[in-house]
Amino acid sequence: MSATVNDHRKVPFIIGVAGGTASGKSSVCARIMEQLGALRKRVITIAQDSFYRDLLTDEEIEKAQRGEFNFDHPDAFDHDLMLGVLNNLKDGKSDKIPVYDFRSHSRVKDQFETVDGADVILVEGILIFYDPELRNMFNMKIFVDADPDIRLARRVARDTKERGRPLTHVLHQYLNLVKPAFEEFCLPTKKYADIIIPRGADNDVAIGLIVQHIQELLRSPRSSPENGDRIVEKENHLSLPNSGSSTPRQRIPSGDVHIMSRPH
Ligand SMILES: Nc1ncnc2c1ncn2[C@@H]1O[C@H](COP(=O)(O)OP(=O)(O)O)[C@@H](O)[C@H]1O
Ligand SMILES: Nc1ccn([C@@H]2O[C@H](COP(=O)(O)O)[C@@H](O)[C@H]2O)c(=O)n1
Repeated sequence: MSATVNDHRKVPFIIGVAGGTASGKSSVCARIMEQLGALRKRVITIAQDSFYRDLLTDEEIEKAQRGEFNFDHPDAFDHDLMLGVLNNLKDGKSDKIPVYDFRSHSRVKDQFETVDGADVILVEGILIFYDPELRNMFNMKIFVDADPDIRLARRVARDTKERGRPLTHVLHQYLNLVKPAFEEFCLPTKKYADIIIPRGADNDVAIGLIVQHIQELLRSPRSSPENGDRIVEKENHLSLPNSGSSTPRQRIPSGDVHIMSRPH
C-alpha cells in the first residue's frame, strides 16, 4: 500500500486501547475525541477491525455466516499490514486503511480510508497487545474492562441489529469462539496495560484524566511545528496534576481507574 510523506515530520504519541469485544473500546475513543474539542484535529483513531484478513475462501465465508469462523484468533488479522500502516504514520507518512464490512466478512473492494500523520494516534482493538512488536509501538496502553455479561448483552444487540446476524449464530459464535479466545488471547494482555478503565465509556473520571494527559501533550511547546513537531517520547506515563513533590497528588476516587505501576 502506498504512503506519502507529510511536510512536517512528527513523532506521534501512540495510545493503545484494548479490551474484550463490546467492552466499550470505540466508545471510549469517541468520548476522548469529543472531549478534546478543537484539539481533536491533531488526533486520529484507528481500529484493529479494519485489518481483518480479506478474501476468505468460499468455505470460510460459509463458516463465518454460520458463526463458526474464528475472528477472535490472532491469525484472523493482517498483522503485517497493520504494523506497516502504524510504522508509516510514526514516520510522518500518510497511508491507506481498508474498509471492513462485518456483514460480508470482507473488505469493501477498492475502498480505503486515507489517514494522515497526527500528533496522537488512538489504536483500538481486541488483540493489539498480543503481539510484542505491535505492543511495543504504544507509548501508553489502556485496557477497557467491562463485565462479561454486559459485553455479551451488547454484542447480541449489536450483531443482530447492526450486523444483521441471526441470534442463534451470534450466541453459537460467542460461546464457542469469542469467549474462549478472549480468555486465551485477550485477557492475558491486560497485564501489559498502564491504565485499566473499569466500566468503559461510563467512566467519566478515567476518560477525563486521559483527555487531560492528551491536552498536556498537545500543548507542550515541543509538539509545535516551530519545534520540529515532536512530542516528547519519554512521556509514556499518566502524569497527574499536582503530582510534584511539594504539592499534594490529585485524589482519584477509588474504583474509577487502575494505574499499573509494573515496569514493562
Ligand atoms: N457504557 C455504555 N452503555 C451503554 N451502551 C454501551 C456502552 N458502551 C458501549 N455501548 C454499546 O455497546 C456496543 C459496543 O460498544 P463499543 O464501544 O463499540 O465496544 P468495542 O469497541 O469494545 O467493541 C455499541 O453498540 C455501544 O453503543
Ligand atoms: N467478520 C467478522 C469480524 C469480526 N467479528 C467480531 O468482531 C469482534 C471484534 O470487534 P469489537 O469491535 O467487538 O472489538 C470480534 O470479537 C469478532 O468476533 C465478527 O463477528 N465478524
